[in-house]
Amino acid sequence: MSQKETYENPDLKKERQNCPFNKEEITNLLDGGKEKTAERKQLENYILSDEQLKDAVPMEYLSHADKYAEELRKACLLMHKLENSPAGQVPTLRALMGAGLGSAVLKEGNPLALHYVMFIPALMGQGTIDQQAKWLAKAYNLNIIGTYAQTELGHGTFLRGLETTATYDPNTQEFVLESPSLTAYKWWPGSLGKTANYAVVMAQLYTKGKCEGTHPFMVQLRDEETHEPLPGIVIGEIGPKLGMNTNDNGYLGFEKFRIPRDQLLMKHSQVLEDGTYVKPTNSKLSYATMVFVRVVVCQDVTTNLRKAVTIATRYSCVRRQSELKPGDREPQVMDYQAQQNKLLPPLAATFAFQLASDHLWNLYNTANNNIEQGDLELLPDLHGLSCALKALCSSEGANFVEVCRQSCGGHGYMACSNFPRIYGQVTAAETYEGENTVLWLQVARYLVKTRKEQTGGLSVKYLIGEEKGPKTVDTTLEGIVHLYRRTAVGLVDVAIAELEKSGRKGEAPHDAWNHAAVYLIKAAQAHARLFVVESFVNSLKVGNLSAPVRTVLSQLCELFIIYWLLERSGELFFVRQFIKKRLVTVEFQVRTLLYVKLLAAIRPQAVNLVDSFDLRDEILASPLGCWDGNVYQRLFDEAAKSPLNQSSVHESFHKYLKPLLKSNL
Ligand SMILES: CCCCCCCCCC/C=C\CCCCCCCCCC(=O)SCCNC(=O)CCNC(=O)[C@H](O)C(C)(C)COP(=O)(O)OP(=O)(O)OC[C@H]1O[C@@H](n2cnc3c(N)ncnc32)[C@H](O)[C@@H]1OP(=O)(O)O
Ligand SMILES: Cc1cc2nc3c(=O)[nH]c(=O)nc-3n(C[C@H](O)[C@H](O)[C@H](O)COP(=O)(O)OP(=O)(O)OC[C@H]3O[C@@H](n4cnc5c(N)ncnc54)[C@H](O)[C@@H]3O)c2cc1C
Repeated sequence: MSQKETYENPDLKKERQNCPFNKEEITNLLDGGKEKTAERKQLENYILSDEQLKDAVPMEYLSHADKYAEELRKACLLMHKLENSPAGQVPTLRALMGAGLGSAVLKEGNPLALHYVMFIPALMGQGTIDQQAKWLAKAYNLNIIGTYAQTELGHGTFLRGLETTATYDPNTQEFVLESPSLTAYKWWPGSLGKTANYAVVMAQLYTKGKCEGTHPFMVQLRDEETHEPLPGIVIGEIGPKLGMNTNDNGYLGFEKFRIPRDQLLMKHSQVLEDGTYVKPTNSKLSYATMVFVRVVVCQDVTTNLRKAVTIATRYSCVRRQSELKPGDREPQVMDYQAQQNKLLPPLAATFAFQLASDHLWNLYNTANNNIEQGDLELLPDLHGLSCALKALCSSEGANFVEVCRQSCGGHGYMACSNFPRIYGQVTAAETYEGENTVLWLQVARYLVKTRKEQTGGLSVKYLIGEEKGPKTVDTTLEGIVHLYRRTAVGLVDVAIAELEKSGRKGEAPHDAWNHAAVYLIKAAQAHARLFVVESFVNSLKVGNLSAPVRTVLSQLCELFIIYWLLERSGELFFVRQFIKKRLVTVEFQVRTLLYVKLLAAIRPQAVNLVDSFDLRDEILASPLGCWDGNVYQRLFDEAAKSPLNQSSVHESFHKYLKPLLKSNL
């Protein structure tokens, strides 16, 4: 491990003895190879050893403005450090933008995140070669800092309803940007509040008197020297949020603000000098930046979940409470089956989500290369899968993080436990980049279409034709995956039946869709879960795993897929043959038995497994999760940092409390 201290909590020490597998093998697997692990470690040493990047006081004690200033200072310093980074600039950027290393330094949120996560990707995906030549180098060199301004006060989900207009004026060959109402103001873009001086702005394009829909425009917002808003730009920060408070989310209004014609990003559609509009091959290509972010969000959530699980698991092996056997020493809380039931499913989920996210990342790269060549065939599958996994990883991830917090009892509620920040970041992903319910309905649309038209991409092939496979209880992993598949098919069929029933009653398709939403969402969720479990099971079939690592990963895989099955057991009722043959009850009993056995089998390896994540203490940033398990001393050390503990009597006593005590009320 990266840091061995002189002290090691005896319980953790015991947990780590006789580990049956090589932890480093799992670390390498998660990093993507031995070299990548070495690279990561080198980078962590480089960044985390810099004294100037350490917090003088915990961020919680700073004001909103001071937090922003402090995180911006460190973000800028980090960018300077990129130049000499041992790992190279792009891998360093990726590591810094991701949830691990980046958030170890920028705990409250990265004011430059949107520049890298959306502004640069939008330029690359939406700009022509000439536009990229003009802006990309400046963006990479941080001569300009950008964000992605799409959401408005009145509309985030329904992009066709955006109100900001960009009207082409052929006389001056300019677009005139306008916010025609209060609800047209951009509201939410990260980095917009105080940091960015440019933005890719999504606005309704009007030319020759006709609206051609939302399009991306490159817009300068602030003076490059003074940082003052340009005339015609109304801009500010939206205030404190549940988390990510130094991402300086902002608002933005346009008052007849003019930009040159060539600042419409014209890779997919153009406006010619005379105002003639040239359509894109697919109108949804302007949504491509969101697809990219949905893919990376799955990875980000997984890294955050790994942190939460590591903190909770180590703490649960240090914490002793209550009585298991009367008269015996208080047990480690991890020895309660109830605690294992809380923590081992999220532990398994970190592997499941990582493998599925890797799969999605590969699909993204292939589809994106094809799109660059003009081949859009993979786009619907990519859209469907990125929506499905973004919604699944963020919603399950947020629930799991909350369970991890609860598993730490009272100490999990401390700000210093780091759970509030981790939760703030993961739950944000349930909303941003497409609110999850809305994304589930997008997935359902794709599933229904595939099932009805009997044609679709690789991820939905199982919906084409009749399903094959055992129709009885089959306790192999393949058997359980088949059960997931049949449930997913069954739910799509039920949703379609609902839609058709409403149709027969004379309902219009949009009403029928709204009235089938509960079924549609269930179908989409079952589809996403099927993809995740299939990815997990299939990845164990291939690869060069040692026998001990394969054993423990197989146990985790089995635990995870049974866990979900039991959680969603009600959905088995949608598989008609199961009801007829009364197999639901049998399924439930057999699986519960197996699940409980797996909890006991994995329990002894819980600490070794989280150790394999190789998350440094600085990254976990929690006294509860440190490698040495010195929990109580570290909690005291954190409390000592409270400003209220810097004097024995606070000045407010004399001002308020003493007069009250003396007032004889
Ligand atoms: C070197 C650089 C390294 C950098 C490394 C970066 C590493 C990063 C790691 C860190 C990661 C994260 C850190 C976190 C930081 C914070 C980031 C916060 C970012 C948040 C930003 C935002 O939130 S931006 C705003 C996002 N907004 C949304 O997502 C809006 C959601 N709404 C929509 O997407 C759409 O409006 C809708 C899809 C819901 C509906 O659109 P519409 O009404 O137009 O469509 P229809 O429903 O009618 O469907 C029509 C058909 O179109 C198809 N469709 C829809 N969308 C798409 C798409 N995107 N692609 C392809 N096809 C699409 C749909 O399927 C329909 O098809 P048919 O059925 O065939 O007709
Ligand atoms: C932390 C954070 C960072 C963000 N960063 C950015 C950014 O950088 N740039 C940017 O442009 N935006 C950003 N956003 C905005 C974000 O993308 C939107 O908030 C998100 O897309 C949801 O849209 P909304 O707020 O309009 O929600 P709404 O659509 O108003 O959702 C409200 C409710 O209505 C439901 N609903 C809406 N439509 C439907 C439907 N068709 N069917 C069923 N139910 C529906 C939703 O499920 C939800 O329950 C950010 C948001 C957050 C929280």
